[in-house]
Amino acid sequence: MSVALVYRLWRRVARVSDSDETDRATRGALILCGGGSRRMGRDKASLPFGAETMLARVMRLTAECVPRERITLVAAAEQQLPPLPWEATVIRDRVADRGPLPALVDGLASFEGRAAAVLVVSCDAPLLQPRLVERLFQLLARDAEAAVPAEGERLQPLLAVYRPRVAEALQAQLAAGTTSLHGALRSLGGRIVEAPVEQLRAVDPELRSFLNCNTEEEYEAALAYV
Ligand SMILES: Nc1nc2c(ncn2[C@@H]2O[C@H](COP(=O)(O)OP(=O)(O)OP(=O)(O)O)[C@@H](O)[C@H]2O)c(=O)[nH]1
Repeated sequence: MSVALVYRLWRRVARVSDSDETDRATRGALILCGGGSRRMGRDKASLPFGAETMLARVMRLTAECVPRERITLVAAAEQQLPPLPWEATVIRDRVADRGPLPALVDGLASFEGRAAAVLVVSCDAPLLQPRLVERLFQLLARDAEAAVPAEGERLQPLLAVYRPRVAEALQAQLAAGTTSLHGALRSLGGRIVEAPVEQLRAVDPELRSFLNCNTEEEYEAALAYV
């Protein structure tokens, strides 16, 4: 039996589909960390989480699925980042306080021609589960623009996998006056693979990946898992 045949059989047994899999080396990641942290009242990226900061923890967990040199941080122009566990690329927002959509557009554009698929994650999701991230990469079909968790009509665009090329369509939405990331994504229609969160329980039973620490209470609750 040839090596190629054994590999194909292994992929079938492991349920890795030819059209869905994105090889690890061609992946990228964006960690958005430039928000105002108004509900928290202090910079979320710098909050301690166990022995790390929240940002360092999200970087470490992301690096379980994406080569660390391909993890980019998207920060506000003047934001003071905490000490990083390794020297990462940092993109700075060109305009202040415009929310995650422009940050996502600039971040994705930076990967055009360099990555097949890019994970987007918030710095305030310290319970991110690498198995769930792997599943999202697998769900991204070759002709799709993004694989986005969905709870009914509600999308979770800040824990999702995108094609870098989608930056262009999202930029057009921005130019047309759309400010909501959710609205911009909906404009892509059927080119999004929606991943029902209930199905994602298979890889993250309590859906901890989606627990964002926006308030002190949410932060305290997340710390209980450390
Ligand atoms: N680079 C960048 N990231 C952003 C921006 N706005 C939000 N984010 C990030 O997107 C993620 C989700 O942000 P939110 O929790 O909705 O907003 P936030 O500004 O962090 O917090 P609030 O001020 O309490 O709404 C977080 O990781 C933020 O750091 C922005 O303007 N630029």
